[in-house]
Amino acid sequence: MNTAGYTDEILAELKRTTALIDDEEAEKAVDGILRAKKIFVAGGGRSGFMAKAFVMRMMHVGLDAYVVGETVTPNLEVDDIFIVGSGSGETQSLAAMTKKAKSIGATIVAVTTNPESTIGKLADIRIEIPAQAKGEGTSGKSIQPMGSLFEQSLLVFYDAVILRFMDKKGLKSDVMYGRHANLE
Ligand SMILES: O=C([C@H](O)CO)[C@H](O)[C@H](O)COP(=O)(O)O
Repeated sequence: MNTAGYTDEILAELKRTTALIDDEEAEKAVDGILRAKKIFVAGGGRSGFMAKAFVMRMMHVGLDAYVVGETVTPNLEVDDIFIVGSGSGETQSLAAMTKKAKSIGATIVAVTTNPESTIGKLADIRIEIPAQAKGEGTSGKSIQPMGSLFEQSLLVFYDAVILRFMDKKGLKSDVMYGRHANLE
């Protein structure tokens, strides 16, 4: 297959996969963000890149949001929400963080291919993305390697959450540009 063919297949996989996300659970995540005092997003590797993109947009809509692990990230408290994106739901550092977030009493959202994973079971809100996770090998769910389909779906889901938040707050893109970095 040529690159254009692969691009089409990736887009088709993404459409098939994101169509299966449960909208009621997604709405719970949006409402959890609306209620939270601070928002923390965690993810390892490529899932972590998606966390950074999500937090950037949350900053643009005026939320007090942080990427877990950055030096400027403050402490998690009971009124906060902890969102963890993990395809496998078993990444050790993320499982340890999720346990800590649970002990603090923060609301936990897990975005994962496996709601029955260690991270999934600890969550209050479980967003299942039925993609191939990194350790699954050739599952038949994707032509792409490793967790690529999950990681792409994660970004699309995070962007959809931002749009839903903008709907609820009546926010427009031009207001968000007012908060865009001007030292770049
Ligand atoms: O970077 C990753 C890897 O390249 C898989 O495609 C993963 O996102 C990283 O290893 C974290 O794994 P998960 O917690 O299972 O998402």
